[in-house]
Amino acid sequence: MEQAMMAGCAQAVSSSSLSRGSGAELGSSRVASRSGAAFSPVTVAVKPKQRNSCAVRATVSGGKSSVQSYDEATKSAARAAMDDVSPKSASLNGGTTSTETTVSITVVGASGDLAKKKIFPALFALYYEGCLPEHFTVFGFARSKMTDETLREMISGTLTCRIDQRENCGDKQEAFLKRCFYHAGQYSSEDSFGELSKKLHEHEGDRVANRLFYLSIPPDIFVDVARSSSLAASSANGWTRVIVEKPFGRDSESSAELTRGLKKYLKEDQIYRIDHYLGKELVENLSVLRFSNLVFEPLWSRQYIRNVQLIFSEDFGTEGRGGYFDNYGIIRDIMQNHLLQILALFAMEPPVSLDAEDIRNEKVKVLRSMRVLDIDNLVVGQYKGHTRGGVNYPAYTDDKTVPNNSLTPTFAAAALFIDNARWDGVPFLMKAGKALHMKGAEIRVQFRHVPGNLYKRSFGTDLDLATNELVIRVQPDEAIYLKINNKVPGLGMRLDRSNLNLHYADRYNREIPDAYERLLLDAIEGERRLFIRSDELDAAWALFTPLLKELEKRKISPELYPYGSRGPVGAHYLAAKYNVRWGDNSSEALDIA
Ligand SMILES: NC(=O)C1=CN([C@@H]2O[C@H](COP(=O)(O)OP(=O)(O)OC[C@H]3O[C@@H](n4cnc5c(N)ncnc54)[C@H](OP(=O)(O)O)[C@@H]3O)[C@@H](O)[C@H]2O)C=CC1
Ligand SMILES: O=C1O[C@H](COP(=O)(O)O)[C@@H](O)[C@H](O)[C@H]1O
Repeated sequence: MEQAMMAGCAQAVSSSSLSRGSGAELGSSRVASRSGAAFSPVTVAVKPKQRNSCAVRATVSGGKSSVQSYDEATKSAARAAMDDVSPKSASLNGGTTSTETTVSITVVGASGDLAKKKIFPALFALYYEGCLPEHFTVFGFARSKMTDETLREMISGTLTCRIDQRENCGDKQEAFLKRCFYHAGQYSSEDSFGELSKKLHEHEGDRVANRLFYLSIPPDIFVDVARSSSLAASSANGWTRVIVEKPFGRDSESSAELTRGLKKYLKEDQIYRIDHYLGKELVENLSVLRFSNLVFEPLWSRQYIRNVQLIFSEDFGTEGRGGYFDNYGIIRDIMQNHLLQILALFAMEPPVSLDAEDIRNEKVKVLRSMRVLDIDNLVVGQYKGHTRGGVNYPAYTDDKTVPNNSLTPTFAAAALFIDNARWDGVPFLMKAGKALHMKGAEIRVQFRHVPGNLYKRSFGTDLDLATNELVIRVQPDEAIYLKINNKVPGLGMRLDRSNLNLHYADRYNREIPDAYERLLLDAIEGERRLFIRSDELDAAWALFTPLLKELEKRKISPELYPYGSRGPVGAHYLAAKYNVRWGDNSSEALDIA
């Protein structure tokens, strides 16, 4: 197995050395051969040994710089942030002459589920990899009464070192925890954030102070926190950025209202709307796959692609999150954001560069070219309880925080269309569900049948079985594989299907970073490519809002499916309407990489 060429961050980054890498030498690596059908061993050029430094991890932007160096970012953000500085915070740390920078990361809602599960562990992983600047402080902010010590105890159990690099794990955890602090306060109180600001300033000293606020709180208090933090705790001499968690509203109107509310206190370029699916390794790889391989881009259109499937499934229900979920449902929770974002990345025209705005410009064009969703192209379901093997599986409505008569879909399948020249007539099928038989997320690209095929007879009557299919398995067990037809060795002429398989666990002996690590680091670096711009958000809601309203107005009952099943049968009829079969239902062993 070869060493991975993934960018890691093993060396500490000084506050003045975080700059983008440029012209890198080429190294080489061999693609591992696997038994069965796999790429045969071949030497390929890879991007070189920049892997051990965060300073150059983000060489994504080709010629145009989208990730500024720390110094550049600091200077430009300081200029931008100056406009936003409130008198209160300006008096705290303005007028510095130091060129050293520091980053203060405040997790608002630090006592919550997401903070514990994802944000603190991701921050530690970045620290462990040497990706955080030399000077940084992490603050937790919430109403719960906690001390620095109790916060540290709370998060210490969630910190893990990468399986492949356990060196000094305990020491690093301890060092990280020493840089974590807590401030209890009220979300809508400027005084609370003013006090927090004073504490941040004590740690920042006379350095250029960059401040990142992560709003890991329920959406109804996003604007309160944006107001109080920006008025009372903005940086006076560095940048101030705010990461906003989903949901960004529940329809076009509420989303626009949220955007208006945030923009009263923040400029668009201070707002980082997070969609953590964009931070997943294989979603990041989508553009690389397409735009750096000549074999794919020419095929990427209606001419060769028969349909595209975007599939999300979870093998557990809404356990613990029913209260939130019931107000949103699976369409808002997964389709309108995660799956649609992947679709936009998948289908966009080649961007002018890898610059954030160039990419987001192309994504928004895709969204605006899409046909508004039609209720006839939608199937909704809800899981019901049942008993299997002596185990009782609950129904969605068994959740105490969910009304007994809830019609909220926990499953949905939809057919979407992009009415542009590239994709005219190609169904993009989405399927998302909770409490299904498996957990996974994948993109399946089914190619057209081979015309006038010489081997038609060998394929048998079911041409679909012989269609080429490219599968990008986002999770778990990340892989990219292409199903091809080949001859079974021997004197006869029997055809077989095999996978050309890039299976990450075999190819790379490194753990894949969590999406939140990438996105947090991007926000610190000012890289906005993977965050949602407000016009993208508007376009995404414009697509789904009429459908959601109709669904709710007509009180459409979801088709019930047993917990742990493959979901409602209606999803198959929907696909069949477009002559499509869901690829994930194939019983072929080949799907198991
Ligand atoms: N959890 C997850 O897996 C995911 C969550 N998200 C989003 O991330 C954000 C945070 O999620 P999560 O951590 O699960 O949320 P929580 O419900 O755990 O809330 C986070 C914190 O906010 C405070 N809080 C909770 N309810 C209220 C309220 N009604 N009024 C004021 N403060 C409140 C609590 O802190 P205290 O009482 O101490 O102030 C709580 O610890 C949400 O926007 C969610 O939609 C997105 C994707 C996945
Ligand atoms: O945003 C959300 O995502 C999670 C699934 O995320 P994953 O990274 O674990 O695949 C989902 O469970 C949750 O309902 C949704 O809000």
